[in-house]
Amino acid sequence: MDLEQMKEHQQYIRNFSIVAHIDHGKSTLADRILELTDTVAKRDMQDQLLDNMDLERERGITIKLNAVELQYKAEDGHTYEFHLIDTPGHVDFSYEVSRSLAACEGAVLVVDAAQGVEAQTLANVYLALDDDLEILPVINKIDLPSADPERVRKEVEDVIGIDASDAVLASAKQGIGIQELLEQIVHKVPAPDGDLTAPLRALVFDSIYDDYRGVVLSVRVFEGTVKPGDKIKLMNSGSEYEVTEVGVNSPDPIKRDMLMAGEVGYITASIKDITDTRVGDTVTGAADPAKEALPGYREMAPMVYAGLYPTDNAKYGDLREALEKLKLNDAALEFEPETSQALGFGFRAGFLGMLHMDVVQERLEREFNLDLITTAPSVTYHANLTDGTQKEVENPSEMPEVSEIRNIEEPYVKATIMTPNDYVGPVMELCQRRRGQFITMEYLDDYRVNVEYEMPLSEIIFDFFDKLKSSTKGYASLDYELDDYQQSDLVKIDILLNGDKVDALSFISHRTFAEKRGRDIVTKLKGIIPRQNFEIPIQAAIGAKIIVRTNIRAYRKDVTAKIHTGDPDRRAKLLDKQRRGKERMKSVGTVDVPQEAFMAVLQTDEEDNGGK
Ligand SMILES: Nc1nc2c(ncn2[C@@H]2O[C@H](COP(=O)(O)OP(=O)(O)OP(=O)(O)O)[C@@H](O)[C@H]2O)c(=O)[nH]1
Repeated sequence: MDLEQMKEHQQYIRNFSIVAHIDHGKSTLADRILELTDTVAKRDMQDQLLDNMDLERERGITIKLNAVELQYKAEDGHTYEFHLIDTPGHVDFSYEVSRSLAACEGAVLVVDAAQGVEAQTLANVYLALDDDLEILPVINKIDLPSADPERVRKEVEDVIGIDASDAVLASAKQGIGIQELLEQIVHKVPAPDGDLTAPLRALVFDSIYDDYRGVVLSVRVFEGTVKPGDKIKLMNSGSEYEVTEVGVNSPDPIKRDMLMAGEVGYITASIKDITDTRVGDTVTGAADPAKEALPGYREMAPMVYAGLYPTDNAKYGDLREALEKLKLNDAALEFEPETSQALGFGFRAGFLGMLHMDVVQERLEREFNLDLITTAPSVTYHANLTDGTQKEVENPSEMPEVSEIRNIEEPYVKATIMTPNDYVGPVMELCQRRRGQFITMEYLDDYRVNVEYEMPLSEIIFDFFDKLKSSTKGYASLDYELDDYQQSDLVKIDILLNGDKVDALSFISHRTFAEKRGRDIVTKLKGIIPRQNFEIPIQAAIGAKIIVRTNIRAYRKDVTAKIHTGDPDRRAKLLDKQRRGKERMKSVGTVDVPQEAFMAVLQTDEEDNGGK
């Protein structure tokens, strides 16, 4: 292609993302688009094709963004090159959304015709507006009997403040409105206009590690071109490589002769050192480097920290390697080595939320074949000490002694909750129980309310979302952002097994709930920790003061003893189950502690939280 041809080609490129609140139908819409553009043959089509991680299929959610190229023959007779970037909707993964958006000129905003605008609809739209993207609203699921597209259209205008008069009315499920949307993308999303002759500047928005090809960088080229044989430089790390391959995913990788300004695709360059590549970095030419890097991404600060330990201590090195590889593909993951008296050598890892933590743990176990023990997650506390210094505490067991502490501060968030009018009462009650401070409330229309609270992050991050859903029949939606640190009356509670403090079980609680939580947890542990052939005292303590104690009586139960049928199959199965359960245990001193025990501190019994 000569320069004129490239300029011409650029006019027919459209880069867009699909954003939505969770479950409003992004992935289904993406499937229909792939089908209609014949990107995937019908026989190869499976639901949620872009959700290619097993975990995503099983859970029916999108975790990782995915970029595909597709060809669309428009009504004007031209064939357009679309780059579609799918994004996740869960609040834990909003950083993935902002990364996709930085690679695009337009965003398709999917809103459920029955549910209307939800908390993450708003959060995602704001991200898109920050990036000056053209927003194309799509009102999806119009096939549902409860759909009310006109109400939702009005809501999009009133609540978000964007013009929705042309919003596409669609049913991704039934394939309605897809063609109309593709035409809008052609006409409304601007073509990219990067300088084709300038030095290369490409934004790395994702990367994965492939055993054969090394690191595969997903990039959006903003200026210049890149082709195999070119010497490139990663501007942040300064390291240089020779490009071995460039291409696009459609959705399988297809090699190209080059990628040019405006295009989204991948670059491989036999990059083996994964620490060299960072999502958000700029790729430039080694011989003729750009003067300035592209704006990277906002670094995501983890919200919660938890310990990750291999059940088999010999696997510590494998766990480190797995975490490094995973981090390539998950920029928000942070980790550093940690030792626990109870659990041995492991890592303290930072996550964006509980779902993120779950996903990381499952990916480590599945993709890297590791068996892990995770400790209960904790937020980062600030302990102001009597000597005038401040200590950041990511691990409750590292909270200094009471005598050294002047006060403790904890992170607060501003929580935005959207709910139908009928549930305002239960929502406010829930927020108050979780130590929330009411900020404001606004009626969005005749049906729905937007409520804002200031709340401790520790109260919101664990099971608040589930509780919110169950107290509003699933109708409320939530978004939150970190606000500031505030002083709280907090105490550290230690758990002692057989007289020994188990550092991995320590947790921080508001003083009002301390005794009750201590009791709950001790009771729970009593049910979880298997009996042994000696009695095990379990205690909860604040400092040197024991606040609760109980005993696990001696005697180990044989689960197969009760099986009279002598069915060998069933007996074998149970023994197998027992064996596998045991693998997930850690011997702490002389006591076997199963994985569940480390999570027990998370499950608080709401209703009895002292009514506060
Ligand atoms: N009735 C109806 N259901 C739909 C339509 N579009 C999607 N759904 C259903 O809504 C659910 C959620 O759809 P997804 O496409 O997975 O939603 P998503 O927004 O991609 O969700 P995440 O990937 O988890 O963020 C699925 O059960 C779909 O089958 C539609 O047009 N009509």
